[in-house]
Parts: sequence; C-alpha cells; structure tokens
Amino acid sequence: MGTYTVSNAQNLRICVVMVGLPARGKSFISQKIVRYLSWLSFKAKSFNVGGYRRKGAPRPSADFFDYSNAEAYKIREQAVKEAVEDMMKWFEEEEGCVAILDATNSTRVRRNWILKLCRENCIEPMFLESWCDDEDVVLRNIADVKNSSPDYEGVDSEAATSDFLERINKYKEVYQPLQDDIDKDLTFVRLINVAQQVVINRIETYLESRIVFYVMNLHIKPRYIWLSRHGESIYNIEKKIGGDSSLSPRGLKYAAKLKEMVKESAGDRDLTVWTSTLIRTQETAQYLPYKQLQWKALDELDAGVCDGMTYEEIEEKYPEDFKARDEDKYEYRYRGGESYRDVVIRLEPIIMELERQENILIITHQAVLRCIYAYFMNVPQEESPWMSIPLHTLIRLEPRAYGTKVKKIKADIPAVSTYKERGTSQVGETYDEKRKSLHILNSTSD
Ligand SMILES: Nc1ncnc2c1ncn2[C@@H]1O[C@H](COP(=O)(O)OP(=O)(O)OP(=O)(O)O)[C@@H](O)[C@H]1O
Repeated sequence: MGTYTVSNAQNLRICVVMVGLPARGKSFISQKIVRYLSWLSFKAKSFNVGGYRRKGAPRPSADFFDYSNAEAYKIREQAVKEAVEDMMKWFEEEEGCVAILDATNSTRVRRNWILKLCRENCIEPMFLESWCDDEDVVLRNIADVKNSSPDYEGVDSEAATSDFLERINKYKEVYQPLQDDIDKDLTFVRLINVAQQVVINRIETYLESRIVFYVMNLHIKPRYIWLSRHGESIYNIEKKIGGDSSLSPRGLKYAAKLKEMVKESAGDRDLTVWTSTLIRTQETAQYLPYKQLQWKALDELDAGVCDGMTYEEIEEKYPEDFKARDEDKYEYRYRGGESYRDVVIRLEPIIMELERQENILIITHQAVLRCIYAYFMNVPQEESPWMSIPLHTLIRLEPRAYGTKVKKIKADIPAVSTYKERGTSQVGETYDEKRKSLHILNSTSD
C-alpha cells in the first residue's frame, strides 16, 4: 500500500462526496485535495460527474438540468452511476485511499444512495459542501471557468453566463443543503462563503481531520508566490553539498539584482519574504525591502555524514549509498540525514501556511524548492528530485482555478550548475531531449 507521510494506520478508504450548487468551487476544491494528498503520498483521485455527463450531452442548455426533463434526467443518472462504478473499481483494483465524487449531489435522495453504497463497500463517506450566497463570487466564478467550459464551446460569454445562471436556478429548485439536525449522523464539513464560516460534524479519523484542516485554509484571492534559490555560494563553486557558506561575489550580485527583479514582478503589491535559517538565503534576501521571516523548515535537505563533501567524494567514500540514492532518490535517506520524503513531511506546515497567505517570496535551497514546486505543479514523486532548478532565476507562480501558471525570470548573472544527473558524480547540465520533462525549469518558455 506504499508508505505514508501522515498516518493512515487503519488503511481507511474515504469517499469525499462534494455537495453544492454549480459554480461553488467544488471542482477547484476536489483538485486541490487530490494534489495535496498525492504530494503527501496518499493515493487520491477525483471523479468528475460532469465529465461523464458530457459523453451523453456534450453541450446542454439550462433546460437539460430541469428535474422534470425525464430524458435528460436519465442521462444524468447514467453519468453518476458510471462515475461511481469507476470509483469503486479504482478503490479495489488500484488500492485507492481517498476518492472524491465531484458532482452537485444536491438532493438527500442522491446522497443517501451514495451513503448506502459506501457503507456496503467499507468506504467512509465524508460530505463536503461548498455553500455560497455571495452573488459577486458566483459571477466571478462563472467568468473565471464556466464561460470557457466545453459546455459553452462557440457560445459568446454573455449568453453563456445567462444560461449558466439559469442552470443554477434549475438546481436551486431541488437543492437541499446539509443540515445540522437532519444530517446529524453524517460525517460532514460545510464551507460557507469560501471559509468565512466552517461547520464540521462527526469528523472521526485523522485523515478526515487533515482534509478538513486543509480545506479550511484555502482562499481564492488572486496572489503570487515567488520562489528562488539562494545566490551562488562558495560551496556551490567548490562543488560541495550542504554546509552553511556565504555567497560568492556572483551570488552577491544576484542578491542585489533580486531587489529590482521582485519590484518589477510585484509592482506595488506588498509581500513577505521567507528564508531558511542558513546564511546563504539570508544574504540573498538582504536588500529586499519587505518583511522577512526565517523558517527552520526551509533549511536544505540534511546530507548527514555527507554534508560538506563533493559528489565525487561521496561516490568514493560511500559507493553503495551513492548508487542507492541514484536508484531511488525520493526515498534514499542520507546516513544521519534526510530523504526527499522527510523534507516533504517537514514542509507540510509551510504548504498549509502558504495556502493561507497572499503574496510570498520564498528564498530557499535546491531540494526544498523542488518539493514546493512539485506541490504546486503536481510533479510526480519519481520526477521531482530530478528537476533542474537553476541558480539566479526567480520563479513566479500564479495559482489559478484549476492549476498554477509559471513564469521564469532569469537574472542574467552567470552561476555554476549544481545539477547532478543520474549515474554520474559530475555536476552540470547535459540537456537531453528524452528527459525534457525533468528540465522543466530550464526550458525557454515562460
Ligand atoms: N469555497 C468556494 N466557494 C466559492 N467559490 C469557490 C470556492 N473555492 C473555489 N472557488 C472558485 O470557484 C471557481 C471554480 O468553480 P468550479 O468549477 O470548481 O465550481 P463547481 O462547483 O465545480 O461547478 P459545477 O457544479 O458547475 O461543476 C474558481 O474561480 C474558484 O476561485
């Protein structure tokens, strides 16, 4: 069943049943939960009923969602049945841990049907309702994602908005929100107007409580997250790993230039700078005129007995370890030090805090940055430790409805490459077409 970073000792299977009117962020929340849990090594998957419905009704108008439309009702029931069937298969065949049933699930009859199926299959049902009566938020959501949905291909945005509002009205006719009294025996969370108010009921397992804590921390305000490695350090030039050395003269130049780069990218936005506790990240942040915070959790992966050595020295002194790390870089733990998995565990509070915050600039180290980047960009574990993240480059992440946009800003100040490919103790890039995906941040596009 794989190794977990947070306990799932009881080998639980959870079905998060989304509830809510259209354009309430159900798919947004579903995808975020899947990304968060996958990053923590839980097998998680979202089953979007809209996607199944599109097979039978690719571009329906609002009338399709009228409950008295018997023909359409059949198609919609078929879609949910197919989604649930696939979900059950996934639990069985792929040993899934958390499935998300992403649909409106707006009536109690529908929810009771799912509840019964879950209980028959030893799956814990957890209802997650997003309730929102803020018309501005709903209109923004429609403009953000619905007008460009495949449902409205070729339809102008005004007509799409008006049809979508009509669709919401059809759902409102039958919608039964979760209620403290009637639903008191269910495990549920209600997010009211994003997370202005959160109601939780019968959350019993640790994993459920992690999910609740995560969704409570989400917000939808536009913001940027900037990531940068520290400037080139003396150890980087000497090809040594770890340590706590100062910046090289070129690294100091980067620190000075970073102030302009951030100013240009952020404009008048206020932001907070997070660094590790190591000298090289603080020297890199020294000219930035923003509030600064140091986090121990942002310190570089601890190389244990290999700290301060070059890769060549490691290969010579610890050949078996050197080989083992190349074979499974995510799991390999340096003697007396850490693995990538260990770093992910200690970064979890950082991710949680990042979700809560607005504009943040993080100045940290190669391995830590790979882990943070992997969370935002959904990079699989087997790839993330091999990503090339060059020195003297500012990365701007912009969280969007269903993903994150990346912009890379190069300082144009030369620096050594600290990238080590599999199977060699030499550092430096040898660009290889076949392994393009591992060099995401070295590609030329933004
Ligand atoms: N808790 C929330 N309440 C309201 N809006 C939210 C919430 N979380 C995210 N959003 C916003 O919802 C939008 C995405 O809507 P999404 O497609 O996820 O809605 P949906 O409820 O899945 O709709 P549908 O039922 O039509 O599939 C994004 O613009 C996002 O900012």
